[in-house]
Amino acid sequence: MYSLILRERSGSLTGSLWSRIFSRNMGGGPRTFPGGLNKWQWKRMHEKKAREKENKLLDQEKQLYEARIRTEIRAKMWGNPDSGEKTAKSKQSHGPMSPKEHIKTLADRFMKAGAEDLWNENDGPVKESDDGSGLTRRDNGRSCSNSIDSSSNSSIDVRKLVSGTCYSMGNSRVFDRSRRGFSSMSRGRFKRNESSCDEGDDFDAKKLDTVSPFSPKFAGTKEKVKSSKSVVGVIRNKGLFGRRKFRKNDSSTEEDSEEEGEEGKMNGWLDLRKTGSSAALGNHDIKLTKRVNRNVTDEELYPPLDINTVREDLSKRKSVDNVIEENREPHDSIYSGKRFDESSISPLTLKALSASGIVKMTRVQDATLSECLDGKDALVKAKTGTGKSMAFLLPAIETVLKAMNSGNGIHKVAPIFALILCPTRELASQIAAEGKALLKYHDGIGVQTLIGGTRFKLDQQRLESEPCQILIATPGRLLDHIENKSGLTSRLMALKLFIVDEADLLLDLGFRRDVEKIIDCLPRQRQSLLFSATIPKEVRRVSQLVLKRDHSYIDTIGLGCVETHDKVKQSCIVAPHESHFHLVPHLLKEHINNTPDYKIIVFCSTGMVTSLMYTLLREMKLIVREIHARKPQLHRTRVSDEFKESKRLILVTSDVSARGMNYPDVTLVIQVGIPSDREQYIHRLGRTGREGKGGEGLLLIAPWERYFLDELKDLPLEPIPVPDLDSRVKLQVCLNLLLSSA
Ligand SMILES: Nc1ncnc2c1ncn2[C@@H]1O[C@H](COP(=O)(O)OP(=O)(O)OP(=O)(O)O)[C@@H](O)[C@H]1O
Repeated sequence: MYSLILRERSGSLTGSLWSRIFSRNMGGGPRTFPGGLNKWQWKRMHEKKAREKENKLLDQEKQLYEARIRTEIRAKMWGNPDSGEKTAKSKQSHGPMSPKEHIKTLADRFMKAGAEDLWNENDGPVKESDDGSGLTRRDNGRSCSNSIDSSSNSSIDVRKLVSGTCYSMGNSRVFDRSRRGFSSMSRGRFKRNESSCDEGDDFDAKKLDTVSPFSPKFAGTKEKVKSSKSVVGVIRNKGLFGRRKFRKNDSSTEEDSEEEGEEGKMNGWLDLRKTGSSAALGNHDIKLTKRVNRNVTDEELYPPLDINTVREDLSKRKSVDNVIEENREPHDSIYSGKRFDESSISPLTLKALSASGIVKMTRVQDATLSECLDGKDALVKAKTGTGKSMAFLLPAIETVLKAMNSGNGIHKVAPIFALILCPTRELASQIAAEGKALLKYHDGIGVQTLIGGTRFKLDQQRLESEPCQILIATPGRLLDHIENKSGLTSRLMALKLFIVDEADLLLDLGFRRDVEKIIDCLPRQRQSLLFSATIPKEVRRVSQLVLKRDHSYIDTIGLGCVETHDKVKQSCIVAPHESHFHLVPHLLKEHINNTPDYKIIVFCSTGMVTSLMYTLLREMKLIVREIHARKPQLHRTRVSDEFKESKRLILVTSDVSARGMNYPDVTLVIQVGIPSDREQYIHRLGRTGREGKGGEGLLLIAPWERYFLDELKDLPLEPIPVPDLDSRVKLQVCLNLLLSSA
């Protein structure tokens, strides 16, 4: 049924129609722009271009800055300290600014408020060093400082550098050669990523205290440096100009180990380690670090407020992967290790959660709750059965509480504060049930559903007579109510939060038109959240139909990671189409024999095949139920509820049960024939292995459907041979098929 609807709807919508819909909805200005873009798309394209240009210019400036500092230091180190000046002066004639001026300008710019996102997470507070030299010292919480002797914790302040203040070279991190060409100031202050390398790190800080080219001592010690082969060796091989050395290190030859051995003997070069990704950063980006015991001061542990603000900001942007890393739960657990009582959700909701035995957050809940509670738009991707419904229901409840407690509680009509859209009736009912459980202790807050298959008038009466601040609806029925002017539109004008579950399906062509019409009736000032276990690229693009431009993308699966659960064993049988009806009973019986508490879902491609398969299995004395769109809603609801509660039952269904349905403890999912797409395969399979449990999935396809396996090649799908069928079973199946089709 779904595939029919999808096909029917997808065929009718052309690009130009889209642009007309867009331009009509956006209002004002020309209706289309070159390339069939609408006003918003056109604007966004230009904004993006401008941003890219600005970034490019900034990168160029940084590279220039790096090169200029290098020239200056090189000149000061190897020749007359003034030669840097001279070079600068000689260069001055070619450009409008002297290198110093240029550096100063750039430094000023990077130091400006608002440039914090150029800073590295490891950067520490700026403070005057206590050696009385007036040097600026910048503490670094982690790796960058490790290469530097604890006795010389001070590092350069670019403002000092540009104003010609002396500083110790050993502490400078002027030459960050990160991929993006950032110059690192004061131990990575401007270092963009951890794997970037500062050539300056490789100086022995103790030695360089005496050889620092910018130090007043430098002139006196220069000769000493030159006469000391070992020190010069260190400087040449590992210092500012030691790129060759880095390359050697990278290739890990015997020669290298010898050299490293020598280094090991040198004072201050003990325990050197390479870090950094040469793949990403090129051969120059290997960072050598030295483990040094540092006396951590209070100020290092508790840096001043401004840096804390930056850190806070950075930690907010931390990837979900990092969040997961920090968690106490095992890597394959669906839980994050954080408890709900650590979040800011209301005490009554907490009470309801603990009454249901729910204490810990799942990863998706942990990753999204704060973001959603902050009122930000988000697109969230998390594996099936990991608690996405609760991840959006909790913010929905908080939104309602906030709206009800705020001053604008006086409305002419009873307002609906949260609207949740989902693709199927059963899913809407399931989410509503979960919402009601969470609202158990909240008086006067109601959840209601608007789904097809029920009486329109009854819906309307229920909506008017019972509290409904959270509405869960399927798009078709919701539109019916909107278009029939049942008063719903005015109630939706107070909407604060709009949630789309199974967003990829609802934003796909089959549903998109309906969703757009619904969005047209919603206030623009709202928060929107999109959730799904699968978010293909196209959906990410069209998600902007619903989401604000600055929305967050929260992916708890991670790029390149398998989208299915490790604990779910997946296999595939390729067998002639006509043998499928024989094979399914055989496979079911095999599983039933091995699994006393079996609970099986058999997915079929259409309602008719579902019905036929159901009849066949029933005739074969298997305990079986059916759900598909041809069945009346009452039957669907009854069977769905029964299957939720039961064990030792087989559900034969079409794709109406593929998404979101939470049937606990399903032991096997059989997919007969190829699903409509890769995403649908993942969602169907996701009916088993929920809440971190194990399960089994079996895909049964005909030889001509083999091409589909290409779409699943990144999933751990094991081909298994076609089982030998008992001739008696074959005969029985043929007879039953004849009977059921008669
Ligand atoms: N923090 C939690 N602790 C324990 N159980 C939870 C928690 N969160 C959700 N659950 C339970 O996990 C089950 C699966 O949740 P849910 O149906 O929301 O998953 P989902 O991610 O939406 O799946 P799908 O992608 O199939 O829609 C439900 O029974 C739900 O009650």
